[in-house]
Amino acid sequence: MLYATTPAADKRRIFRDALASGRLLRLPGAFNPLSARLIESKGFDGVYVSGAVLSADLGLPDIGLTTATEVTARAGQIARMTNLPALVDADTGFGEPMNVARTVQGLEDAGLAGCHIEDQVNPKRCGHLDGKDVVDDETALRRIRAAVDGRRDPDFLVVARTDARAVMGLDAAIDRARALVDAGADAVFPEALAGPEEFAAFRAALDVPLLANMTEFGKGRLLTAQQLTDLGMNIVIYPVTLLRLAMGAASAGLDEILESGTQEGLLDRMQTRAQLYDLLDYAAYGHFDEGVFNFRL
Ligand SMILES: C[C@](O)(C(=O)O)[C@H](CC(=O)O)C(=O)O
Ligand SMILES: [Mg+2]
Repeated sequence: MLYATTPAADKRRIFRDALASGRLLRLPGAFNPLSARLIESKGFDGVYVSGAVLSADLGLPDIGLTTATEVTARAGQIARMTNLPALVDADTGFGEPMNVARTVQGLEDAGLAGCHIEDQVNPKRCGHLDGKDVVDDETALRRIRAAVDGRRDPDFLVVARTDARAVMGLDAAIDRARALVDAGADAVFPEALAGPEEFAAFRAALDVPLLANMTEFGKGRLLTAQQLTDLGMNIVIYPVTLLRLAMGAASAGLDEILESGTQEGLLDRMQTRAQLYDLLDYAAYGHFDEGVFNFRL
């Protein structure tokens, strides 16, 4: 109750060990702390904290408007409500290399297991939109070096995301990724790849763990966990899936209330009160003071 019982350092170690196992780790995006609990209860390997979701949650587009403080605070609220390791989208690191180092330290303090830092120019935009641009090699490498040098827990996972595929083509993106690994990245997130052949090309070129982004309505096809496993991917994120599902259901529900004048017909699609209380571990709060009370007796 109240918060995760697994300390952040243990979560990072667990995440590292799971990655080393070679099996595909599945990380749905939690749109709030409660949904992180749902993800954990279903048996997933970790929780993703998406920049797109975080900004959409505030009613903003994903164009680099959110700050390091906002992202760290929200990611920390999510991380502390689950025993699963949480990986957060740190966009471009929120500034110059020194800011990147400070961002990473803030995320460590907030209990995150790792983050990804991308090579887009500031202000960044969603990786599946046209018209994005990437920084030069030196700037991209300095961001990753700063993240790696800045972390105090060597188990904090620094994932280098490259958006170069859509800007410079596949070969240049692979070259960029190799250089990011040489700069110290623990894993690579090749953004907006067109299809399985491109994942295979990344796998053939790199030895570090690879992250696949299965976001809907984007540039690439949605691949199954089995396909991603066969392609040698190590982490898959479903960044905006739960938000899209929740907003889709909320929209349909609002229409139904307007049309029929009651939510009666929606009840079987809702999480029940009992299910919510179970997820919140309500009972534990009721028992919390019992020891004190019994002691007095
Ligand atoms: C992964 C991502 O960076 C995110 O913020 O969740 C987004 C997802 C999306 O907008 O669909 C991205 O791919 O840029
Ligand atoms: Mg993002």
